[in-house]
Amino acid sequence: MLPFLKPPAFYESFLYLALFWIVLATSWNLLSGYAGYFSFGHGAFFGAGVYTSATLAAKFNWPFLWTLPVAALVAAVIGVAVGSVAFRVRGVRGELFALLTLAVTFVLATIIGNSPLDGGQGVYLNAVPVPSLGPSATSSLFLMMVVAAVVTMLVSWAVWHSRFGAGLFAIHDDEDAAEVMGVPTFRWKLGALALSCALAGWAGGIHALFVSYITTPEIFNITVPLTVVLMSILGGSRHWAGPAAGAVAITCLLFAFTGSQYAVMGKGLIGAILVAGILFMPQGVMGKLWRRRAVRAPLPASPQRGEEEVKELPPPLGEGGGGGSPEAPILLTVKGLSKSFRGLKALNNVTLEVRQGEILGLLGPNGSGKSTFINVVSGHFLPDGGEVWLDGKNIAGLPAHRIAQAGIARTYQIPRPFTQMSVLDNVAIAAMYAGKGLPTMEAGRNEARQWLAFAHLESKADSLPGDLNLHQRKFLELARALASRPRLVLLDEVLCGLTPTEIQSAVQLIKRIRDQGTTIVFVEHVMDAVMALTDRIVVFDQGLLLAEGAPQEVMQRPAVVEAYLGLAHA
Ligand SMILES: Nc1ncnc2c1ncn2[C@@H]1O[C@H](COP(=O)(O)OP(=O)(O)OP(=O)(O)O)[C@@H](O)[C@H]1O
Repeated sequence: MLPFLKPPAFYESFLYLALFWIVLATSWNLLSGYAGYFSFGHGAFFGAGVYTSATLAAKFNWPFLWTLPVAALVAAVIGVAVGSVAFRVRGVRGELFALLTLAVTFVLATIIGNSPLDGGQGVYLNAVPVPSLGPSATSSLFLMMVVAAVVTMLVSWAVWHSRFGAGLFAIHDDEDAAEVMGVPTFRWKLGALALSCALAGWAGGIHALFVSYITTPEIFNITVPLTVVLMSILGGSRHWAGPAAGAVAITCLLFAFTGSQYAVMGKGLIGAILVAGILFMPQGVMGKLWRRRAVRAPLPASPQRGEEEVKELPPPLGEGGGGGSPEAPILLTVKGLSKSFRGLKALNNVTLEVRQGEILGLLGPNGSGKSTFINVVSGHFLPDGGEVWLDGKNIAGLPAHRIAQAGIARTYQIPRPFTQMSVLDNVAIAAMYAGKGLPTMEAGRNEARQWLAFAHLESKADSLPGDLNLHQRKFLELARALASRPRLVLLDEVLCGLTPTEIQSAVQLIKRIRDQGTTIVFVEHVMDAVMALTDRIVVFDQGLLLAEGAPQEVMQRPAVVEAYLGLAHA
């Protein structure tokens, strides 16, 4: 309303700048804060918007407002083009991604600077009429940026609260585990990048008219990415409003000091405030406030249930039946599966079947290929050869999230929770993305509560995984694996590191999982548990399937004894 109350052009310009930085910092945060892909390329996407609007308005005489959606589109297309290459390469994460995006800024600046778009002369927009949205030109520019900032904040809020946002946070904490939980990581990162670029491009378009003369060194410089990074970190990059808070704080600080006679001292003071903020509040202002509120007011509706109630939970998972009987139908068929690491055959032409409802023990000495089997079947590693049939479909080589959606869940030998998400949300991710998948956060959390109760972790729903002991973290892995109601669960040494009492309770839990109708492949070294739980075992040695059959009988075969204890004992 400011422009209509008085003609305060000064405040309009100042607030314009605050809003401008809110859009840039908040849009940057959609990919870099939420999904943890630090980009130094925001200047490129913003710059693409600046030059698109400037060219269309100044050289092709388009009405200015029409240029803005095109500016957003061009920036998004450039972002998607960069992302579809960068996100395909596993190694391009962290600092490599930051450097790659920075390089894009310089490449784009060079191309534009040497093309007719700029030609090294810059582009003047003095002759472009400012759309008359308010009583003056500055007020119209201010109002355009108000709209962009409101939309950007709404997008940030909506993503933060959505299933999509939860998927991005999971990618941030552990991308490989997120993919295995069913999150389509490639598409999600690309979606976040496209949104982020479109919003930056939109702001760039408006800014072209605001500055009215643009040059490539001014637009494509390191200031934009550095400033948005600082703003987001100071405000809190894991909160939807964090970057906006940082943008307002830094714009006010810059304004308060640069105009006065203490300008140099002021800049030093801003630097000191930033250093102190980052040192003492690494999660940012909003991150700190939000966490404190979350601790004071736990997530809603986590009723305490007793043992009796837990026993009724939850509804059946899989087809059940069979219970490991030889007549039970085959659920999974593995044919000639192979995987090598630099010449070392970790899996060598393995062929086996898993029957519906059984607990199949997967045994073998250290390094025999058990974890590799789980990693290949769950899609964590691509196989070198062979087939994995589930429901008449060969799933070998499919992306891990497609395998999770097909009904195969797994745990990790060393638990890999999403460290900055609550225990409840850790489980909700699997409920929302793996198996059939639930459409909303609320449905995911409701389902997750059942599985936390099943694993006796309900009272820990609001904690962070770092607050759990090893035993509880292993049970969290189980709850996550079950929350998607999988048809087959691959358990990788869930008992490793537990005390005898904890092993007892884990064994009971695994029995209850099977009673729910889920088929289990159980990798374990704890022999008592293997004998107590498994219907059948297979033994691996040096990547080869050595033996297969009833547990007692197989463990007495000389070849198996030799593999475990050496020739002298066979
Ligand atoms: N990512 C990897 N890169 C290189 N080599 C690997 C990788 N993963 C496994 N290996 C190698 O493959 C072989 C099989 O390893 P794997 O972890 O599957 O064995 P395991 O039977 O699960 O052993 P353990 O019981 O100790 O967990 C080992 O020689 C291991 O060093």
